[in-house]
Amino acid sequence: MSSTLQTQQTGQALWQAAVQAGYPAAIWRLPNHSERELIIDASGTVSTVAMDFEELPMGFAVSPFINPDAEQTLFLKADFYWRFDENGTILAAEHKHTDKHPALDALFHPAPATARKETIPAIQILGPSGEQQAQFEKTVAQAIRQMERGKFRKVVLSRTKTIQFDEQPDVLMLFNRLCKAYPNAFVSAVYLPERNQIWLGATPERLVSMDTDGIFRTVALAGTQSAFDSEGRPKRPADAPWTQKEIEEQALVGRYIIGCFKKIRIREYIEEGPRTVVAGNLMHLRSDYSVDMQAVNFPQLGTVMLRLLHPTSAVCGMPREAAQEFILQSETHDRELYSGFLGPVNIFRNEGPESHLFVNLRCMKLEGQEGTLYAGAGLTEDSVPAKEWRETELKCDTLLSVVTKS
Ligand SMILES: C=C(O[C@H]1C=CC=C(C(=O)O)[C@@H]1O)C(=O)O
Repeated sequence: MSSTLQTQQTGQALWQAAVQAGYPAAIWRLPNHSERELIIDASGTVSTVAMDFEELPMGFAVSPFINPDAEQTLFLKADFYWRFDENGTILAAEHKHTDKHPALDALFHPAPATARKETIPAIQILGPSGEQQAQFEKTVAQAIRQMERGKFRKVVLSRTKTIQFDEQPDVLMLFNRLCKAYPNAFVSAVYLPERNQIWLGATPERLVSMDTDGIFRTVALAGTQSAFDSEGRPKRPADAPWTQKEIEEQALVGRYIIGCFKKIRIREYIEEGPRTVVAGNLMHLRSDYSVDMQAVNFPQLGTVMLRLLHPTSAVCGMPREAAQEFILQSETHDRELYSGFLGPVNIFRNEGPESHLFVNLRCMKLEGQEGTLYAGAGLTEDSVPAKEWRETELKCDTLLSVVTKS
């Protein structure tokens, strides 16, 4: 990364310029941070890479759900990088290209930014229909029968909800609203020109993180209940009642992570939890795992663990192969990037590079004016089909309530 570029552009104008000129771009805000970060890939195309933190340059990774060994990961290079504070003031800016790069014209002399729309366009909900709900519940019942027969112990079944905006929504405004509504989520918007898609999300689930101190982190997240009581008052996390089904569901995710550590003979991990955490309108059970990579002398731990972990049993199931087979046979939609992973890779903050990958949950795919929301529910033998449907409705609401409220 060469010189430091100071510019008067705002995040809004830069994002708009990148999208108008067809350059891949990603903007994100880490959990419990106020700064926003934005990168633009000046090659104009998103490359497909094998995830290897030791080899990859600074950029932003996006993975589909189906991605064996993380070898088919989409990668946006950080040819241009900015960090902003909450008010849009630039804190840091770097670029790899000389002033002669054609992207510069589009980015720094963009067509005047379209006036900011302060209101969110109205939406219509196009689906799912009652028939799709019945189908989902029927599939839950099938999964329960297969689990009773011992085919697998847990599977995560997902569904979609389609909405139509009356006009093109302002993605940066939706992104900012998500940042405000969900301070402890990883909030991101990713523009993929070849797919003509923007993915917007506010996920509560960290998959793999490595900070400048060389600490590796991951979590086991599962079990869902509303964060509000029947009168709409926020519940106290410490008082949240969990059923045996939910405790078991989360324990399976934790056991899976510990199984991965065992496979690579890592015994020196710290496990904390499970504890109840609030994720917007919902609560989950979460255990945190960390490893000091220097102390165990394992610099490739992030790469190795990512390949073992994805897809975790928080989005796929256990055993993984049987659960994945059931998902691919039973779900009527393609998950695409939902329940894959995404996040910044080797971004220089403070002293050294940091990488933070999250599971792509509570997200929406935007294609023109059409939005597709995705949500899944972890099923065990004790699942009740109607309750699982209700849970996916609540998960869709995390995004829906923010992108529709004016
Ligand atoms: C699969 C999703 O959530 C996962 C993460 C937390 C709790 C979950 C659950 O209770 O089923 C899921 O495993 C989703 O949001 O689409």
